[in-house]
Amino acid sequence: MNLWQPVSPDIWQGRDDSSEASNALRLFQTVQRSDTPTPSGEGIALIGFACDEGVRRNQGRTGAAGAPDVLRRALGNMASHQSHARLTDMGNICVEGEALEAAQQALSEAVTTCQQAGMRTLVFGGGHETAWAHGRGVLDAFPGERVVIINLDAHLDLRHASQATSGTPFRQLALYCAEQQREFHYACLGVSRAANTRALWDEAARLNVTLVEDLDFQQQALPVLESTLSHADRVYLTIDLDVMPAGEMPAVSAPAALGVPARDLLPVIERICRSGKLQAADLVELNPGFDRDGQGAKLAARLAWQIAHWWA
Ligand SMILES: N=CN[C@@H](CCC(=O)O)C(=O)O
Ligand SMILES: [Mn+2]
Ligand SMILES: [Mn+2]
Repeated sequence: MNLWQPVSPDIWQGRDDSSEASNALRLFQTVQRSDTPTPSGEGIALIGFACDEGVRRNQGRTGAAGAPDVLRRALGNMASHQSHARLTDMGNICVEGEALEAAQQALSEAVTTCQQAGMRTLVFGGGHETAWAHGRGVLDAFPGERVVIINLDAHLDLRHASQATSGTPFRQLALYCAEQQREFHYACLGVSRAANTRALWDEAARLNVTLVEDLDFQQQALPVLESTLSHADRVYLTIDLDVMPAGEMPAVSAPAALGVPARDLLPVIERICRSGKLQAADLVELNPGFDRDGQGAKLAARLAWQIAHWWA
C-alpha cells in the first residue's frame, strides 16, 4: 500500500512580485520539492500527515486530514527570507480509516531516515496522533541520547485506550521509552487543569512530566523552559494549536476557552528554535472545517514561518 502522495502543483501558489526585484520572493517560489520522501542531507524536510482517524477514535470533530495542504497554501504566500529556502516538501502521508497504524509507521520511518541523513523534520498534522509517529521517529534516530519532548497544548494526551488515538501519543511514547529502558522526558506547557481529568493529572505526576499551566504561562514558561533545555541533548517540539484561545484559533477539534495567546507562545518557540537542540517540530490539530475566513490557518502558517526562520 503506497500511503505517500505528492503535493498537487496547484497548492504552492501565491502573488508573484518577482518582476519588482530578484529577491521579491514568496515561499511558493522558493520551496524545494521532492516527489519521493528522499532526504537531501540538509535543510528542513516538510512532511504532511493527512490524518484525522486519531481524532475520530478520540470522539473529536474530524477534519484535520485537510490541514497539511491548507497550511501549505497559507504558508506559500508568505515572504521567503533566506532561511525559508531550506524547506523541501516531501509530500503527504495519506491515512484512510483503520490504516492509521501503518501510516504512523510510515511517518516514523521517514522521520528517522531524514534525521539520520542530517535533515530536520517539520510535520504538518493531522490530529495529535501525529506525535506518536513523529516522536518515535526522532527517538529511533538518536538512540542513547536524551530526547526531550516539549508539547504546547491544553491537553496532556496521556490517555489509556485500547488503540492509538489523538489523546494517547505521549502515553505511547512513554511506554516505548520504558520498553527500551530509556528515560522519558516530557514537558507540557500551556496545559489547562480544567481540560484534563484528575486521572490524567495523576498520570502526568507518575511520569514526572514537567507542567506549566495556561494560567501561569506568562510567568513560568520561559524559566521552566531554560531548565528543560539544559537537560536535553535533542528536542522534539509539538504544537497542538488548541493551546491558543478559541478567539485566535477556532479551527480545532477542541477549542480552548482561555488558552495561551500566540504573542505569549512565540518567545517560547523562539527560544526552543534558537537552542541549537531542536531536531523536529510539528503543528497539529488544525481543522479547516471550523476556521473563520482562513484566520486560524494564517496564524498556524505564521507559526510555521517563524519556526523555519528561527531554526536557521
Ligand atoms: N488530542 C487530544 N485531545 C483532547 C480532546 C479533548 C476534547 O475533545 O475535549 C484530549 O484527548 O484530551
Ligand atoms: Mn490539545
Ligand atoms: Mn494534543
